[in-house]
Amino acid sequence: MEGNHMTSSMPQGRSAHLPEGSESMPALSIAGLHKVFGDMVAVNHIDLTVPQGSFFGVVGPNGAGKTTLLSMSVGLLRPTAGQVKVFGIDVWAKAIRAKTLLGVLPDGLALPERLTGRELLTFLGRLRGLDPTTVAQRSEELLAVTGLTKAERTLVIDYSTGMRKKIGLATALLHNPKLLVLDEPFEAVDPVSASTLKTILQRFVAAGGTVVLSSHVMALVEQLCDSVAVIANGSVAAFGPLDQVRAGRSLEETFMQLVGVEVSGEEQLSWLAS
Ligand SMILES: Nc1ncnc2c1ncn2[C@@H]1O[C@H](COP(=O)(O)OP(=O)(O)OP(=O)(O)O)[C@@H](O)[C@H]1O
Repeated sequence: MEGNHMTSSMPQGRSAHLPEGSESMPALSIAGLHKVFGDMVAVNHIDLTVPQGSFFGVVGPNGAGKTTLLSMSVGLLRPTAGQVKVFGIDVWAKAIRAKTLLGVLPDGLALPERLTGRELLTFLGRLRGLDPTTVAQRSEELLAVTGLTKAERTLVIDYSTGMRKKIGLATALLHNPKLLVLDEPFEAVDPVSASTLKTILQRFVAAGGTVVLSSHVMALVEQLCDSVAVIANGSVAAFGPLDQVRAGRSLEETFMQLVGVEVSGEEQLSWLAS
C-alpha cells in the first residue's frame, strides 16, 4: 500500500504520464461501489465505466449520492465495498500513483485559507513535486485564465464562493492530470467565469484529457458532456451516451421522468402568500 497523502514521488518538474499499457484502459472504472452511513445506503453497488477522452456528466436530485460516489472514486472517502481504478490503477491500493493522474475539485473544498491564490498554488505545486519554475509558470497562467490575477493580494479565506471554485479548479489542473473529477464546478460561478471554465475543460478534453463532473444544471451538462449517468437513491437510473439517455427528449425531461418527482398539488403550501 502506497498510502494516501498529497505528496507524490513524481520526478521534479514532470507532469503525470499515463502508465505503460494503460492507453486502452478506461479513465475511470467503478465496480460494485457501495457506501453505508449507519443504516443508510448512500451509494448502492454502483458500476460505471468512463472511457478515456470522455466528458462525463453525473446528475441526480439532492441526496442521490453523487458526492459520495465521486468522493469514493477519487480516494477521498473509503467505500464500504467495491473497487475504483483510474487508468487501471486501484485508487486505494496504489493511492499515490492514482493521484498523480487525478485532478479533483471536491465538494466543500478545504483549502489552506491564509494564503493568497498564488501562494496556495505554489504550496500545492511543490507538494506535488513540481519544480519551482514550472509551478510559477503554471500558476501565472492559471490565475490569469481563471480571472484571479486581480485578486493577487487577497487571501483565500476572503474569496467569494465562486472564486473558491475557480482556485479549486486551478489547483486541480496544476499538475496536469489526465482525469479531472469535479463536484459541482459551476456552482456559484458567474456566467463570464463559467464560460471561461467551460473553454478550459473543453480544451482539456480536446487534448486527450477526461472530465467527470456533477451538476444540477441540465443545460450545461447537455452542452458539455458526451455521456451521462443519472443517479437516484444511490443507484444508476440511466447511463450511457447523452443522446441515448435522453432519447430525443431534453435531459431535463428525461431526468424528471427517471427520478419521478411528484409535483405537489395546489392544496400544499396553501397558507403561503395567502
Ligand atoms: N458523512 C455522512 N454521514 C452520514 N450521511 C451522509 C454523509 N455524507 C452523505 N450522507 C448522506 O448520503 C446521502 C447522499 O449524499 P450525497 O451528498 O452523496 O448526495 P448528492 O447527490 O451529492 O446531493 P446534493 O445534490 O444535494 O449535493 C444523503 O442522504 C446524505 O444525507
